[in-house]
Amino acid sequence: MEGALTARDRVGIQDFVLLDETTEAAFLSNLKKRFSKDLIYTYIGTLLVSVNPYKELDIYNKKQMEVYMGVNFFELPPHIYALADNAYQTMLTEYNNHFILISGESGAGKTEASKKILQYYAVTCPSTTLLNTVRDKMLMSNPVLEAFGNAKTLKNDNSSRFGKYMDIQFDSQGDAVGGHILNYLLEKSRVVHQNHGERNFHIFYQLVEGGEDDLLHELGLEKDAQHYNYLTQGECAIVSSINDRNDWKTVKNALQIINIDEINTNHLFGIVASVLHLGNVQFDSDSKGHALLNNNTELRWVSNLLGVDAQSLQEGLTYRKIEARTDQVLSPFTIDHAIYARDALAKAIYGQTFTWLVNRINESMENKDPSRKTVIGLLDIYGFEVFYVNSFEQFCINYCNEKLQQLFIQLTLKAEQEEYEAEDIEWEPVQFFNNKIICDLVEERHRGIISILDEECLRPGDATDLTFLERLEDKMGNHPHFLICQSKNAIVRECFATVDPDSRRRPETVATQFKSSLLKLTEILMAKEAWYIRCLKSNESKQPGQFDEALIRHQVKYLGLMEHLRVRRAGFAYRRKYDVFLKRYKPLCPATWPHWRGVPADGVEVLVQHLGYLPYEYKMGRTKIFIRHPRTLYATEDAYEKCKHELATRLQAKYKGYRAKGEFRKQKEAATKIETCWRGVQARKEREKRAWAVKVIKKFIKGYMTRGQAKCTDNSEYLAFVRQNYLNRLKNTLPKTVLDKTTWQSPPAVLTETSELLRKLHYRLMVRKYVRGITPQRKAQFQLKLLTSSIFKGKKESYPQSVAQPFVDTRISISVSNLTDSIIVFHITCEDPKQKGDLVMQCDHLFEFLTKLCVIANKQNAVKVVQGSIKIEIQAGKESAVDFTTGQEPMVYKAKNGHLMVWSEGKMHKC
Ligand SMILES: Nc1ncnc2c1ncn2[C@@H]1O[C@H](COP(=O)(O)OP(=O)(O)OP(=O)(O)O)[C@@H](O)[C@H]1O
Repeated sequence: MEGALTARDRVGIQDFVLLDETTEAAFLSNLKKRFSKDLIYTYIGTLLVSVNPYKELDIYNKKQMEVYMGVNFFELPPHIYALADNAYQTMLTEYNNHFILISGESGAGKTEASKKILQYYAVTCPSTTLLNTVRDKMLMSNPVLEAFGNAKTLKNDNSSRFGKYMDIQFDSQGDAVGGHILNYLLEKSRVVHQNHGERNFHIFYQLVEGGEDDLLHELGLEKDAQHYNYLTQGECAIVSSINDRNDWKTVKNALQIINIDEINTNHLFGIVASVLHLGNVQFDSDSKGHALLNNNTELRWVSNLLGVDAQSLQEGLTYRKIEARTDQVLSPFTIDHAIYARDALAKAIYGQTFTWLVNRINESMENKDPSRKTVIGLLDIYGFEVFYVNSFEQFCINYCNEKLQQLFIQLTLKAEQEEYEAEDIEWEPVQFFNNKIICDLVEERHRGIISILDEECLRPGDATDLTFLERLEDKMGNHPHFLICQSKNAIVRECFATVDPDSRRRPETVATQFKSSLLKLTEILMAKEAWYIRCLKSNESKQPGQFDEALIRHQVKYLGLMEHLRVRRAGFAYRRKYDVFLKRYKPLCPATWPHWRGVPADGVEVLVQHLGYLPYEYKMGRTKIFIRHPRTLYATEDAYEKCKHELATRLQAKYKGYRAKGEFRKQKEAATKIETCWRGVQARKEREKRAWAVKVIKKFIKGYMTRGQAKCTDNSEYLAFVRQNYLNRLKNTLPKTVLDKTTWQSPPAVLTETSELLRKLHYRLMVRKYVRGITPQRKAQFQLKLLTSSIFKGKKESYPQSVAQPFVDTRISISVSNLTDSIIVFHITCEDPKQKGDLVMQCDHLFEFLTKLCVIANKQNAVKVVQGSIKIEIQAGKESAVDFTTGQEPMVYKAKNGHLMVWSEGKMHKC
């Protein structure tokens, strides 16, 4: 594994544990080699060493974050994301709390590191709209806190002037659901005084430089930092590396996101402005040297902005109120005292406002869901500070660092050695400097610096820096680590400044408060699993690419990195309780899977034998197994991952089968249910249909029975049915010809009359149609027939048979000769051979007869006048002729050829 790691990161060694030698020179050389190639992160085991590059590196983008998500710690080059991810993953798998301690001196990169971790969680943790709001609030708390709590110092243009511990709360899914911030000791003295080259807190400059004209007008401020005493002492109000105007916009937006409403925002800026006005309050003195404050504009602004009575404010700044039993005596201040009171008020106002702000941020990030959360705490605490002149703040800051170093020693070095001893593990003890002695020097009850300070504050009489120093020298002058003699401290002044005016009891001194809060912090941290980031400052001049070896060596030393490395190398990289180890890795050995029935230690022994651990790679302690190198553990972890996948596949298959079965069962049940339902529906329908049918039939029967009655409710439907039915039948069987008198459907009784009407209508219609379709010839025929009828109907018996016989024009024609005879031949067409044929008759009034005949028949061409002979038919198909001739006397006779001979001028004969 180490080989692979070295190959992966070709510049230097990415984990100091893998260095060939553990000298300081080798350590620094490796650090420098990597720094020169912008590899600012290196591990000591799981501790991350970071060197401030003082330039933007392209290693903090989303892509990089994704690369580190869920990847084993040593799988990729060292990165702050790897540590953040590992803490997160461990929290999820072990369901416990963690904290990441980021330490290093001012300007080493702690705040940047904590921001990077927060951003990593913001991007990589699962999110929802709701969670995004929480996430935004967490991210946006930074610019607000930085504006009010950070300032430009000589060491860092954006130095945190307060300690910050932030808990990020996660639910069991790993979603970031809330947060909480604890703040420690804001450097309030900066409000009223800044060293040369330093600035007040950023917010003052942001407001003056970036504030909108209206707002500045309302607050009575000038748009010029030089106008304010509190902003100009460092003589660097404007700094090229800081863009106050842009930062102003960011802060205003951030205030909105963390739910600070407009009213509170206005109050907040009013307070910031009031501090600036306070700084400009100047005092006169009377003849006795007492401070005077008459009709001061700045004071009026302060009273206005803070909403306090101007008179009381004026009294508070120029008089001390002494309470003696029942009386109150006002003792006037000298100018110095008045200035001190003014500054104390400014610091107190600002300090309280900062605490208020942190509380608001906490309210906005609070997660109200009571279910259990795990947390990852981020501790970004000010680093060691040593100035030429060190004040109370430096004392507290350095005490805090000593305390955290103590915690680090306890949790790593000392605990490590003690654990080996407790577990009976052979190893070579590593010498380290235990700074407990320094912590005791500061905090020990009755004997420590803080206790002496408290006593000094309570002692009657005037307490001054000098009297305190005398006490200290008296009590601990011989202590090997008494370090404080150079301090022109503001401790006493600071303590008295916090006296609560309404309380007769003296409050705890700030130092004691700070000590208590540090003890609480230590308790919070002790209950969690620790991860460390040690930030190193690469150079004092904030230059990119500069590796100041002496400066870095110094930091490596006081941060105890070499000792940590030696402990890591001498010791074992990993240890776990037998039962925990066995529980995790038991699937890797058939003898331990799925259950090991014996003692866990024996199970672990069997397991590691099966895995082929070599004797020097591990040690069995009393309750834990100790594994020397990370590679052994990672090989095991890799095997576990593989096996887990196989197991997962098997489980998945089983689960899928189970799910499929379940699904099938469900479907079957559903099908049965649907079927039952469907059947029910069908049966119901069937029942309804039958009920309906019964009703209909009943109605039908009733209707049938009452069909003869007048229409009533009982028979109305039946009658309608009958009517409908009859009309339908009738429609389909209507007579097709007028002559068809038989086909008409006989109607039900109720429709007799209707039927008759319809019948008549129908026949009339047919007749009309028939008449319209009749030809003129046929019409003439009918007229003839009509005539025949009028003549013969009822008179002549054979008439009816004649009706069907159509009259034809060709059946009768008349012929006469051209001679003088009076013979008329009627040609009559006849098919019956038994019937007589044409009629030959003699008529004396031939002309009259035939003419009248023609008139009657309206046929003038009906008579043919023939010469010689007229052909006749004696019978059907039997022809003969009438031959005409002239003779002396008219005669008619049958000639020998069978023809009828007619001589003109003779007597007429009947044939
Ligand atoms: N990882 C980094 N990449 C680039 N620049 C960085 C990085 N870390 C720190 N810096 C630079 O160093 C400056 C100081 O860093 P930072 O404010 O984090 O220091 P600090 O340790 O928190 O100091 P203090 O204790 O004074 O608050 C930053 O403003 C930034 O310019």
